[in-house]
Formats: sequence, C-alpha cells, structure tokens
Amino acid sequence: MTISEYIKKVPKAELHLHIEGSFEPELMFEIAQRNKVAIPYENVEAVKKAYQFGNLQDFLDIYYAGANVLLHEQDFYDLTMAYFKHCAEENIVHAEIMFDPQTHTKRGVEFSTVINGIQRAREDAEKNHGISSLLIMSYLRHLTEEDAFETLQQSLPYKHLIKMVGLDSSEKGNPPSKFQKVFEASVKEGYIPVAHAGEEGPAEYIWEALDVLKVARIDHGNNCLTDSKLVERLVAEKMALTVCPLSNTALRNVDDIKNHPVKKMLDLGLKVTVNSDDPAYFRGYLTQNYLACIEALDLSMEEVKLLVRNSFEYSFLPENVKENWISKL
Ligand SMILES: Nc1ncnc2[nH]cnc12
Ligand SMILES: [Zn+2]
Repeated sequence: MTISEYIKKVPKAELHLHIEGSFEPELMFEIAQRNKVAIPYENVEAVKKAYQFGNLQDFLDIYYAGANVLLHEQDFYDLTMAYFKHCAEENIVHAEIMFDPQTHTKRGVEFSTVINGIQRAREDAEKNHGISSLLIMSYLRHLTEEDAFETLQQSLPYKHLIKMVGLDSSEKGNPPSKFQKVFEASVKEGYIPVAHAGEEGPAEYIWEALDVLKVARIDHGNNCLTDSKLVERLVAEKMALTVCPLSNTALRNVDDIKNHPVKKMLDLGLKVTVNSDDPAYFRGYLTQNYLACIEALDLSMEEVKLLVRNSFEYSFLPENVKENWISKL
C-alpha cells in the first residue's frame, strides 16, 4: 500500500477544527436564502474567489462575516453535520471541535441555539456513523476577558456537553495572559484548557499559554521553533501541538508547503498532530493536509504513522478508547 493510500484509509482523529471554519460556500448560500440574510457575494464562485488571505486578520474578517447567516438551531445542526459527513468519507473516527459562542451571541443568537444544534449533530454522527467527538468552547481573544467570563457563565447549564476551553481569533496584541482569570475559573468548572499560541504570535505567547493558562495542548505552536529552550521544554513535557499545514500556507505563516516545518518538528521530538483548522476556507480537509505534507516533504510511512498515532494519543479520549484505536493502526 502506498503512503497516500494508507492515509486515506486509516482511522484518524482531528484535534483542531473550527466548526465555523467548515462552512462551505454552497451551504452558506443555502442557509442565507432560507434565513433571508443578504451576503455580499453574487454566487458560490464569487465566495471562493474572495478566499485569498494576506494574514490571519484578513481571514478572520471573512470568517466572521460568513457566520452571520447562522441564526437557528437547524443551521448549527446542518453546519456540524456537513463536517461529520466529511469525517465519514475520510475515516475520521474522532473529532475535537472548536466553536466560538461569542461570534453568535454578539449577534443576538442564544448560546442554547448554538450548542443544541451542534449537540444534536454530534449525537447523530455517533449513532449513524460511529464518529465520536468532544467540544472545545473557544473564547475570542480580540474581545475582553469580561466578555469571556460572560460566555463561561452562559455555558454552565451545558457543562456536561463541553470538555475543553480554548482561545482563538486575532493573536498579535492579545497574549494568553489577558485571559488568566477566566481560564482559572474555567478550570475550576472542570474544563480542560487549550489555546492557540505561536501561530502568528511570538514564542513568548507559547510560554504564557503554558505558564499562565496552564494549557494541556497548544493549537499551532509553530513559532516555538524560534526558541530552543521552549522546544526543549515542549519535548520534555510531551506537550502536543495541533499543527495545521494548509492553514499555515493559506494565511502566509509559511510561504510554501515545501517549507512547512512539520517534518522538522517531528525530528526535534515534538508531539505533533496534523489538522485542518478551517477546511472550507483553506481548501483542504484533514486527508488533504496529510497528502500535501506527504508529497511536499516526502514524509516516510513511519512518520505518517506516528502523526496518526499522535492524533489519538494526544486526544482527550479515555485511555482505553485511545489504546483501542492505536491498536488498529
Ligand atoms: N487559524 C485560526 N487562528 C485563530 N483563530 C481562528 N479562528 C478560526 N481559525 C483560526
Ligand atoms: Zn485554529
């Protein structure tokens, strides 16, 4: 079996996926029409053309605009179910999914509307496709900590449905330390902390995510490579990084996939996983991210197997479930 055939068929987990970033233009148009919400594009082709980004903020502006059409529980169900259908096609058997409540509550959509739609899709995906999932409630870092506290409060009736809290949106100028108190409060409520760090921001933000937010996993983390002491620590602590190759090239954090550091990160002993981030915007779901790296970086079968194994090992699945999947690789 070739490496490409292997990665298409093998059971995989995805640990870094924004559900709002899986919003395909076709579904966006369908929901916009259903909800009678105007969108600034004439057709699906025009939307796809607009997906050219110079940096993270360029992308975020378009990503938040796209989410504006999501109003009802059924919209969140359809969005989430569309992602799970991709999972079923690619043999993604477990997904740890981020959602951004503030993107919706800021527009007057209730927290309950968002989570009930997502939850119903999770249940159907488990029942109909055998796909397990966990939810990461992500705070938007361009907003205030007080705002994040409000979101934490709104989440409490649904605590049993949410496993982790995360931190995303505009990184530069919004260091992890801005959210120290709300992360402490979130951990007290039983949520596991993770955070985007070192995507566009400096290595210093990764130190803060570790020392101040006490995260159990780093989302992206690429910029650790500028700081050898930090790399040493991440390796020593077996701290997983959820790396997103096609996101990095789409947002110009890496100039060419041929220069992507994922192989180097593996060589250094970092606990790397491969993920899609916002697949509808970056033109590639999980398998495509693996294939791009296999082709451009000439990854070996051993390296690819390690990446897949890491996707289960550094998930937040129960240990026995992890082991069961790993035994099948
Ligand atoms: N790649 C990314 N970085 C930060 N925030 C995000 N929200 C959705 N995708 C993101
Ligand atoms: Zn992300």
